[in-house]
Amino acid sequence: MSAPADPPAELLDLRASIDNIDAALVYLLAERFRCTQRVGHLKAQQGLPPADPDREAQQIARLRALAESADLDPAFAEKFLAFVVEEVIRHHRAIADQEG
Ligand SMILES: C=C(O[C@@H]1C=C(C(=O)O)C=C[C@H]1O)C(=O)O
Repeated sequence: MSAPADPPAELLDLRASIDNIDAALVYLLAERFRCTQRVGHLKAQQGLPPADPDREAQQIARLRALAESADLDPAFAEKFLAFVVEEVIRHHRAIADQEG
């Protein structure tokens, strides 16, 4: 079934909010990666490993609790964090290879 030619006003309104939220997520992620890139350089300088499983365990516990209180599926919150952190660690390994 294709999308209607003239979508209802409520759908358009909701989609406008979704677009704003997606834009905010992109800016928030960009800012997070700006921080994690700096962490990657600090770790390479100090000879610290790219991944920190203890820190990740704390973040998972915190985000799962926040998700529950926000009525968001905690399993989804954990998967999302893992997806982002995996990319961060990939960047940290690349920085360590270049600078270490
Ligand atoms: C950013 C760090 O490096 C890695 C990435 C993390 C993250 O993206 O939050 C957390 C822990 C580390 O595995 C860090 O150690 O703080």
